[in-house]
Amino acid sequence: MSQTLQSLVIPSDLAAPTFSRRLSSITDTPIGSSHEAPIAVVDDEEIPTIDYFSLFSPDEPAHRSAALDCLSAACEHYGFFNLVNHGIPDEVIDGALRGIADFFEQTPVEEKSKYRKGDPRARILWDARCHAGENREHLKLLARPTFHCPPNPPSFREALGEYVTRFHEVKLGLARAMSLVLGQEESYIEDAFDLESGFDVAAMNHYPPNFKSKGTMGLAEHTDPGFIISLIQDMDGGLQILTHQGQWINVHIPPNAILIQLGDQLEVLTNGKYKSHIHRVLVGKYKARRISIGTLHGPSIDKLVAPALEFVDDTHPLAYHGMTYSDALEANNRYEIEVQSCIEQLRIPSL
Ligand SMILES: O=C(O)CCC(=O)C(=O)O
Ligand SMILES: [Fe+2]
Repeated sequence: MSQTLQSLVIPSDLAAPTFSRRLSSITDTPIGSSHEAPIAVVDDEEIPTIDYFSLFSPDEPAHRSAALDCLSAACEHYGFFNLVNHGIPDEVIDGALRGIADFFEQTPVEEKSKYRKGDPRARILWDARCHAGENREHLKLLARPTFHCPPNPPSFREALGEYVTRFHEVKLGLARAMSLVLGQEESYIEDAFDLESGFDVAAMNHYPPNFKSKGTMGLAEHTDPGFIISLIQDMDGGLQILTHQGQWINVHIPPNAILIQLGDQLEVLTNGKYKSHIHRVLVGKYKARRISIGTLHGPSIDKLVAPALEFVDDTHPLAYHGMTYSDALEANNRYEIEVQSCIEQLRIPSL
Protein backbone atom coordinates (compact mmCIF):
# COMPACT_ATOMS: atom_id res chain seq x y z
CA MET A 1 0.00 0.00 0.00
CA SER A 2 1.42 3.38 -0.80
CA GLN A 3 0.55 6.52 1.06
CA THR A 4 1.76 10.05 0.96
CA LEU A 5 2.16 12.02 4.14
CA GLN A 6 -0.37 14.43 2.73
CA SER A 7 -2.96 11.65 2.81
CA LEU A 8 -2.55 11.06 6.52
CA VAL A 9 -4.64 13.92 7.73
CA ILE A 10 -6.54 16.85 6.33
CA PRO A 11 -5.79 19.65 6.92
CA SER A 12 -2.06 18.95 6.90
CA ASP A 13 -1.06 21.96 9.00
CA LEU A 14 -0.55 19.97 12.18
CA ALA A 15 1.09 22.68 14.22
CA ALA A 16 -2.10 24.69 14.30
CA PRO A 17 -5.10 22.90 12.81
CA THR A 18 -7.58 25.51 11.76
CA PHE A 19 -11.22 25.38 10.87
CA SER A 20 -10.99 27.89 8.06
CA ARG A 21 -10.65 25.51 5.09
CA ARG A 22 -14.12 25.04 3.71
CA LEU A 23 -15.20 23.12 0.67
CA SER A 24 -18.26 25.31 0.33
CA SER A 25 -20.37 27.12 2.81
CA ILE A 26 -23.94 27.54 3.92
CA THR A 27 -25.15 24.88 1.55
CA ASP A 28 -28.39 24.07 3.31
CA THR A 29 -29.53 27.41 4.62
CA PRO A 30 -31.64 29.32 5.31
CA ILE A 31 -33.80 26.85 7.18
CA GLY A 32 -37.47 27.63 7.13
CA SER A 33 -40.12 25.47 8.76
CA SER A 34 -40.84 25.45 12.47
CA HIS A 35 -39.90 21.74 12.71
CA GLU A 36 -36.44 22.36 11.47
CA ALA A 37 -33.11 22.63 13.22
CA PRO A 38 -32.63 25.76 15.28
CA ILE A 39 -29.11 26.52 14.11
CA ALA A 40 -29.23 28.00 10.65
CA VAL A 41 -25.64 28.16 9.44
CA VAL A 42 -23.95 24.88 8.64
CA ASP A 43 -20.69 24.64 6.77
CA ASP A 44 -19.03 21.88 4.84
CA GLU A 45 -15.57 21.54 6.23
CA GLU A 46 -12.77 19.10 5.70
CA ILE A 47 -12.42 16.72 8.57
CA PRO A 48 -9.22 14.88 9.44
CA THR A 49 -8.38 11.65 7.66
CA ILE A 50 -6.23 9.12 9.46
CA ASP A 51 -4.47 6.31 7.61
CA TYR A 52 -4.70 3.31 9.95
CA PHE A 53 -2.01 1.29 8.20
CA SER A 54 0.53 4.10 8.64
CA LEU A 55 0.06 4.06 12.42
CA PHE A 56 1.75 0.65 12.44
CA SER A 57 4.53 0.86 9.86
CA PRO A 58 7.61 -0.23 11.88
CA ASP A 59 9.85 -0.24 8.82
CA GLU A 60 9.17 3.42 8.17
CA PRO A 61 9.64 5.21 11.50
CA ALA A 62 9.35 8.72 10.04
CA HIS A 63 6.15 7.81 8.29
CA ARG A 64 4.74 6.22 11.42
CA SER A 65 5.71 9.16 13.58
CA ALA A 66 3.98 11.58 11.17
CA ALA A 67 0.86 9.39 11.25
CA LEU A 68 0.85 9.37 15.05
CA ASP A 69 1.23 13.18 15.07
CA CYS A 70 -1.79 13.39 12.80
CA LEU A 71 -3.78 11.14 15.13
CA SER A 72 -2.79 13.27 18.10
CA ALA A 73 -3.93 16.48 16.38
CA ALA A 74 -7.19 14.89 15.22
CA CYS A 75 -8.04 13.60 18.71
CA GLU A 76 -7.14 16.77 20.54
CA HIS A 77 -8.40 19.48 18.17
CA TYR A 78 -11.34 17.74 16.50
CA GLY A 79 -12.49 14.65 18.44
CA PHE A 80 -13.46 12.83 15.23
CA PHE A 81 -11.82 11.69 12.00
CA ASN A 82 -12.32 9.53 8.95
CA LEU A 83 -10.31 6.32 9.20
CA VAL A 84 -9.01 4.93 5.90
CA ASN A 85 -6.78 1.98 5.04
CA HIS A 86 -8.27 0.11 8.01
CA GLY A 87 -8.13 -3.29 6.32
CA ILE A 88 -11.83 -4.17 6.61
CA PRO A 89 -12.93 -5.21 3.11
CA ASP A 90 -15.72 -3.25 1.44
CA GLU A 91 -17.75 -6.47 1.15
CA VAL A 92 -17.80 -6.82 4.93
CA ILE A 93 -19.02 -3.24 5.43
CA ASP A 94 -21.53 -3.46 2.58
CA GLY A 95 -22.75 -6.83 3.89
CA ALA A 96 -23.46 -5.43 7.36
CA LEU A 97 -25.32 -2.42 5.90
CA ARG A 98 -27.33 -4.64 3.54
CA GLY A 99 -28.11 -6.98 6.43
CA ILE A 100 -29.62 -4.30 8.63
CA ALA A 101 -31.47 -2.81 5.64
CA ASP A 102 -33.01 -6.26 5.09
CA PHE A 103 -33.95 -6.49 8.76
CA PHE A 104 -35.68 -3.09 8.68
CA GLU A 105 -37.44 -3.79 5.37
CA GLN A 106 -38.38 -7.47 5.71
CA THR A 107 -39.19 -8.03 9.36
CA PRO A 108 -42.88 -7.61 10.24
CA VAL A 109 -43.60 -4.92 12.85
CA GLU A 110 -45.12 -7.54 15.20
CA GLU A 111 -41.81 -9.37 15.22
CA LYS A 112 -39.75 -6.19 15.68
CA SER A 113 -42.06 -5.11 18.50
CA LYS A 114 -40.79 -8.01 20.63
CA TYR A 115 -37.66 -5.91 21.05
CA ARG A 116 -39.39 -2.75 22.27
CA LYS A 117 -38.20 -1.27 25.58
CA GLY A 118 -39.46 -3.27 28.57
CA ASP A 119 -36.80 -5.44 30.15
CA PRO A 120 -33.99 -3.48 31.87
CA ARG A 121 -31.53 -6.32 31.10
CA ALA A 122 -32.52 -6.58 27.41
CA ARG A 123 -29.64 -6.99 24.99
CA ILE A 124 -31.65 -6.06 21.88
CA LEU A 125 -33.82 -2.95 21.55
CA TRP A 126 -35.97 -1.81 18.62
CA ASP A 127 -38.08 1.31 18.19
CA ALA A 128 -39.47 3.58 15.49
CA ARG A 129 -40.28 7.25 15.93
CA CYS A 130 -41.70 9.78 13.53
CA HIS A 131 -42.28 13.20 15.08
CA ALA A 132 -40.81 16.68 14.97
CA GLY A 133 -37.91 15.78 17.28
CA GLU A 134 -36.92 12.44 15.76
CA ASN A 135 -37.50 10.53 12.52
CA ARG A 136 -35.89 7.12 12.53
CA GLU A 137 -36.32 3.42 13.11
CA HIS A 138 -33.48 1.91 15.10
CA LEU A 139 -32.18 -1.38 16.37
CA LYS A 140 -29.58 -1.53 19.13
CA LEU A 141 -27.89 -4.75 20.12
CA LEU A 142 -25.06 -5.89 22.33
CA ALA A 143 -22.31 -6.84 19.89
CA ARG A 144 -19.53 -7.67 22.38
CA PRO A 145 -18.44 -9.25 24.67
CA THR A 146 -21.38 -11.50 23.71
CA PHE A 147 -23.16 -11.15 20.38
CA HIS A 148 -26.94 -10.78 20.43
CA CYS A 149 -28.89 -10.46 17.19
CA PRO A 150 -32.42 -11.11 15.92
CA PRO A 151 -32.40 -14.48 14.09
CA ASN A 152 -33.97 -13.14 10.90
CA PRO A 153 -33.01 -12.59 8.22
CA PRO A 154 -30.24 -15.17 8.82
CA SER A 155 -27.80 -13.36 6.50
CA PHE A 156 -28.02 -10.26 8.75
CA ARG A 157 -26.66 -12.04 11.82
CA GLU A 158 -23.72 -13.46 9.90
CA ALA A 159 -22.83 -10.24 8.09
CA LEU A 160 -23.05 -8.06 11.20
CA GLY A 161 -21.07 -10.61 13.23
CA GLU A 162 -18.29 -10.53 10.66
CA TYR A 163 -18.11 -6.71 10.75
CA VAL A 164 -18.07 -6.68 14.58
CA THR A 165 -15.23 -9.22 14.69
CA ARG A 166 -13.18 -7.34 12.10
CA PHE A 167 -13.65 -3.96 13.75
CA HIS A 168 -12.64 -5.29 17.18
CA GLU A 169 -9.06 -5.62 15.92
CA VAL A 170 -9.13 -2.10 14.48
CA LYS A 171 -10.45 -0.76 17.79
CA LEU A 172 -7.59 -2.38 19.72
CA GLY A 173 -5.10 -0.93 17.23
CA LEU A 174 -6.57 2.55 17.65
CA ALA A 175 -6.43 2.17 21.44
CA ARG A 176 -2.72 1.33 21.22
CA ALA A 177 -1.95 4.23 18.88
CA MET A 178 -3.96 6.68 21.01
CA SER A 179 -2.18 5.47 24.16
CA LEU A 180 1.16 6.26 22.55
CA VAL A 181 0.11 9.75 21.48
CA LEU A 182 -1.11 10.36 25.01
CA GLY A 183 2.46 9.64 26.12
CA GLN A 184 1.59 6.30 27.75
CA GLU A 185 2.40 2.61 27.28
CA GLU A 186 0.74 0.97 24.27
CA SER A 187 -1.62 -1.03 26.49
CA TYR A 188 -2.73 1.98 28.56
CA ILE A 189 -6.26 2.53 27.15
CA GLU A 190 -6.86 -1.17 26.62
CA ASP A 191 -6.14 -1.76 30.32
CA ALA A 192 -7.93 1.34 31.61
CA PHE A 193 -11.15 0.28 29.86
CA ASP A 194 -10.57 -3.49 29.89
CA LEU A 195 -11.38 -3.37 26.17
CA GLU A 196 -11.13 -7.10 25.60
CA SER A 197 -14.40 -7.39 27.57
CA GLY A 198 -15.68 -4.01 26.40
CA PHE A 199 -19.44 -3.43 26.24
CA ASP A 200 -19.94 -2.69 22.53
CA VAL A 201 -23.41 -1.77 21.29
CA ALA A 202 -24.23 -1.59 17.58
CA ALA A 203 -26.83 1.16 17.07
CA MET A 204 -28.37 0.82 13.62
CA ASN A 205 -30.51 3.55 12.16
CA HIS A 206 -32.95 3.81 9.28
CA TYR A 207 -33.82 7.42 8.39
CA PRO A 208 -36.79 7.95 6.07
CA PRO A 209 -36.68 10.08 2.91
CA ASN A 210 -37.75 13.67 3.57
CA PHE A 211 -41.24 13.26 2.04
CA LYS A 212 -41.99 10.64 4.70
CA SER A 213 -40.50 12.48 7.68
CA LYS A 214 -42.19 14.87 10.08
CA GLY A 215 -39.83 17.82 10.01
CA THR A 216 -36.11 17.99 9.62
CA MET A 217 -34.71 16.14 12.60
CA GLY A 218 -33.56 12.53 12.17
CA LEU A 219 -31.84 12.27 15.53
CA ALA A 220 -31.59 15.16 17.98
CA GLU A 221 -28.28 16.47 19.25
CA HIS A 222 -26.40 14.31 21.72
CA THR A 223 -22.98 12.97 22.65
CA ASP A 224 -22.29 9.26 22.88
CA PRO A 225 -20.81 7.26 25.76
CA GLY A 226 -17.87 4.90 25.41
CA PHE A 227 -14.25 4.87 24.30
CA ILE A 228 -14.89 5.50 20.60
CA ILE A 229 -17.85 5.30 18.22
CA SER A 230 -17.33 3.85 14.73
CA LEU A 231 -19.82 4.82 12.03
CA ILE A 232 -20.56 3.37 8.60
CA GLN A 233 -23.42 4.40 6.31
CA ASP A 234 -24.98 3.43 2.98
CA MET A 235 -25.15 7.00 1.69
CA ASP A 236 -23.57 10.28 2.59
CA GLY A 237 -25.49 13.14 4.10
CA GLY A 238 -27.38 14.17 7.18
CA LEU A 239 -24.86 13.77 9.99
CA GLN A 240 -23.72 17.07 11.49
CA ILE A 241 -21.15 17.65 14.22
CA LEU A 242 -20.77 20.66 16.50
CA THR A 243 -17.04 21.32 16.52
CA HIS A 244 -15.16 22.17 19.70
CA GLN A 245 -15.14 25.72 18.30
CA GLY A 246 -18.95 25.82 18.29
CA GLN A 247 -19.58 25.51 14.54
CA TRP A 248 -21.99 22.95 13.03
CA ILE A 249 -20.43 21.14 10.10
CA ASN A 250 -21.79 18.60 7.62
CA VAL A 251 -19.90 15.34 7.93
CA HIS A 252 -18.89 13.63 4.70
CA ILE A 253 -17.59 10.09 5.06
CA PRO A 254 -15.79 8.98 1.88
CA PRO A 255 -16.63 5.53 0.51
CA ASN A 256 -14.43 2.92 2.27
CA ALA A 257 -13.82 5.19 5.26
CA ILE A 258 -15.14 4.67 8.79
CA LEU A 259 -15.94 7.74 10.86
CA ILE A 260 -14.40 7.55 14.34
CA GLN A 261 -15.79 9.78 17.09
CA LEU A 262 -14.35 10.00 20.59
CA GLY A 263 -16.73 8.94 23.36
CA ASP A 264 -17.59 10.35 26.79
CA GLN A 265 -15.52 7.84 28.79
CA LEU A 266 -12.35 8.77 26.87
CA GLU A 267 -13.10 12.38 27.81
CA VAL A 268 -13.39 11.34 31.48
CA LEU A 269 -10.25 9.17 31.47
CA THR A 270 -8.15 11.95 29.93
CA ASN A 271 -9.71 14.56 32.24
CA GLY A 272 -10.96 16.49 29.20
CA LYS A 273 -7.76 16.43 27.10
CA TYR A 274 -9.77 14.50 24.51
CA LYS A 275 -13.45 15.39 24.25
CA SER A 276 -16.58 13.80 22.90
CA HIS A 277 -18.74 16.19 20.88
CA ILE A 278 -22.35 16.95 20.14
CA HIS A 279 -23.77 15.66 16.87
CA ARG A 280 -27.18 15.18 15.24
CA VAL A 281 -28.77 13.86 12.05
CA LEU A 282 -30.99 15.93 9.75
CA VAL A 283 -33.25 14.33 7.17
CA GLY A 284 -34.95 17.40 5.73
CA LYS A 285 -32.87 17.75 2.55
CA TYR A 286 -32.62 14.11 1.55
CA LYS A 287 -34.90 12.38 -0.95
CA ALA A 288 -33.61 8.87 -0.25
CA ARG A 289 -33.66 6.82 2.93
CA ARG A 290 -30.34 6.37 4.74
CA ILE A 291 -28.97 3.51 6.83
CA SER A 292 -26.16 3.89 9.35
CA ILE A 293 -24.43 1.61 11.85
CA GLY A 294 -22.82 3.41 14.74
CA THR A 295 -21.08 1.09 17.17
CA LEU A 296 -20.44 2.47 20.64
CA HIS A 297 -17.30 0.74 21.88
CA GLY A 298 -17.41 0.93 25.63
CA PRO A 299 -15.27 -0.06 28.58
CA SER A 300 -16.10 -3.31 30.33
CA ILE A 301 -19.54 -2.85 31.90
CA ASP A 302 -18.26 -2.99 35.53
CA LYS A 303 -15.21 -0.83 34.93
CA LEU A 304 -14.88 2.27 37.07
CA VAL A 305 -13.91 5.11 34.76
CA ALA A 306 -12.38 8.18 36.40
CA PRO A 307 -9.83 10.79 35.33
CA ALA A 308 -6.35 9.21 35.40
CA LEU A 309 -3.79 10.91 37.64
CA GLU A 310 -1.55 11.42 34.60
CA PHE A 311 -4.02 14.01 33.30
CA VAL A 312 -4.66 15.89 36.55
CA ASP A 313 -2.41 18.70 37.76
CA ASP A 314 -2.59 22.32 38.93
CA THR A 315 -3.48 23.61 35.49
CA HIS A 316 -5.83 20.68 34.79
CA PRO A 317 -7.80 20.15 38.02
CA LEU A 318 -10.04 17.14 38.40
CA ALA A 319 -12.97 17.82 36.06
CA TYR A 320 -15.10 14.64 36.20
CA HIS A 321 -16.58 12.27 38.74
CA GLY A 322 -15.67 8.60 38.49
CA MET A 323 -18.48 6.14 37.73
CA THR A 324 -18.73 2.55 36.57
CA TYR A 325 -19.77 2.22 32.94
CA SER A 326 -22.90 0.40 34.06
CA ASP A 327 -23.93 3.24 36.41
CA ALA A 328 -23.15 5.83 33.74
CA LEU A 329 -25.41 4.04 31.23
CA GLU A 330 -28.18 3.61 33.79
CA ALA A 331 -28.15 7.24 34.96
CA ASN A 332 -31.43 9.06 34.21
CA ASN A 333 -33.44 5.81 34.42
CA ARG A 334 -31.98 4.49 31.19
CA TYR A 335 -31.18 0.88 30.37
CA GLU A 336 -27.65 -0.21 29.45
CA ILE A 337 -28.70 -1.17 25.94
CA GLU A 338 -29.93 2.40 25.26
CA VAL A 339 -26.32 3.62 25.54
CA GLN A 340 -27.30 7.18 26.48
CA SER A 341 -24.78 9.78 27.55
CA CYS A 342 -24.69 11.20 31.08
CA ILE A 343 -21.64 13.40 30.55
CA GLU A 344 -23.38 16.41 32.14
CA GLN A 345 -23.68 14.54 35.46
CA LEU A 346 -20.07 13.40 35.23
CA ARG A 347 -18.68 16.94 34.84
CA ILE A 348 -17.55 18.69 38.02
CA PRO A 349 -18.55 22.35 37.73
CA SER A 350 -15.45 24.57 37.68
CA LEU A 351 -15.16 27.18 40.41
O1 LIG B 1 -26.75 8.04 11.81
C1 LIG B 1 -25.80 8.76 12.07
O2 LIG B 1 -25.12 9.32 11.22
C2 LIG B 1 -25.42 9.02 13.51
C3 LIG B 1 -26.14 8.14 14.48
C4 LIG B 1 -25.81 8.46 15.89
O3 LIG B 1 -25.30 9.50 16.20
C5 LIG B 1 -26.14 7.48 16.94
O4 LIG B 1 -26.78 6.43 16.65
O5 LIG B 1 -25.75 7.73 18.10
FE1 LIG C 1 -24.45 9.44 18.12
